[in-house]
Amino acid sequence: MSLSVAIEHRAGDFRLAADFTTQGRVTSLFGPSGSGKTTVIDVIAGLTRPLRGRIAIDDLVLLDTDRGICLPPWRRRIGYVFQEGRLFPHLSVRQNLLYGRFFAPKGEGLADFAAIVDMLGIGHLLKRRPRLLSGGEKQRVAIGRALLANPRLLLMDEPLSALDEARRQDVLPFLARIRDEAKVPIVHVSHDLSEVIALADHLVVLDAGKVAAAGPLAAVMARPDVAPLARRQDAGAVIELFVAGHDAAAGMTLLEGAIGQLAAPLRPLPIGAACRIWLHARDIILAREAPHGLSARNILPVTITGLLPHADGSRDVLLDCRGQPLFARVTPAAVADLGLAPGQSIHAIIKSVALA
Ligand SMILES: Nc1ncnc2c1ncn2[C@@H]1O[C@H](COP(=O)(O)OP(=O)(O)OP(=O)(O)O)[C@@H](O)[C@H]1O
Repeated sequence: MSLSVAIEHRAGDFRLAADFTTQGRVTSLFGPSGSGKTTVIDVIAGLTRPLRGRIAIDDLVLLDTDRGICLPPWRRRIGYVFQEGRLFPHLSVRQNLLYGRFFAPKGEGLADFAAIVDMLGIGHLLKRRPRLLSGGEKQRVAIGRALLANPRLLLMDEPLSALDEARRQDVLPFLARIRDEAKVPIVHVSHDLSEVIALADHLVVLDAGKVAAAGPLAAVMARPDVAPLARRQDAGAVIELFVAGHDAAAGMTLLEGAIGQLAAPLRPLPIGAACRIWLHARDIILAREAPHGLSARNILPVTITGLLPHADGSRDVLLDCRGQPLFARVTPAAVADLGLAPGQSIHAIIKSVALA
């Protein structure tokens, strides 16, 4: 699936001019509060009509203001999961789910009720009313209802934001299952970078109503012009690795990727499994000489590519490790003591707890 969006809109003083294309299985719209994320997905869903623009899924044009095309929401076949479930309180979970199926197009084969219920782990809840569900269960039912309508695209607006941290961790694996098992592309809104990194393969970064960057997740996160936006929350780099082996005696799982080998705390993952690590700037220590008396593991030769001041007075050191960008946060005193400067070769020491 290819989704192309080029829209202009105005709401009060807010101006939106967003233009991006994505082929991602999960595309995250990420950006600070008020940057326009919800407005963009409301326009894609057909809930908000923009001043002008064009939206297409593959060859199907949903909106083209130049040609006077604007499909109503029910003809777009787009599922929408809101922040807080929005289930029908007077219907059971089963009835809420079947309500979704009511909107599935006739003659295309129905979405598999049992498979979706199983995928979301809600089989034991089917007879209950929504008021007897936890927040995380409500969100899973809302997602099931959206999937049962057989959508060509699933939109999710901060689906975990109404949940506490423990419930978020409960629901996140179900979202990952949908990504991996349901054949429905997802556009997902979040201002939580850890959620984005867990789910997305494509990223659209919005800032003040404009697209600051768009493309594959790791590539977008590595862009120096995007780093300051992410840095409002947390600086770091996305690293794609795979499980190369386990050293049970040392309590380690060995991960390998373009940057070399890293040793993480032992995890029961199959050899060859892909994994993605979000390496925080604060979890990297810089040293001019390769340190003695430390295990050689997790010490990477890197080159400094830039130094960026951070709002709290510290510096983010931009690093390159065999083409993989990394960030390390250091104090101004450390910059002076180590004589850090662009072009310098140096060692990055990764704390192994950072790889847990
Ligand atoms: N109907 C409206 N009238 C006036 N301003 C509006 C209207 N709808 C949205 N806005 C403004 O448009 C901007 C973008 O809102 P939007 O909800 O799209 O942002 P967001 O990135 O989803 O934010 P958040 O992360 O806080 O949900 C905000 O400044 C908001 O106040």
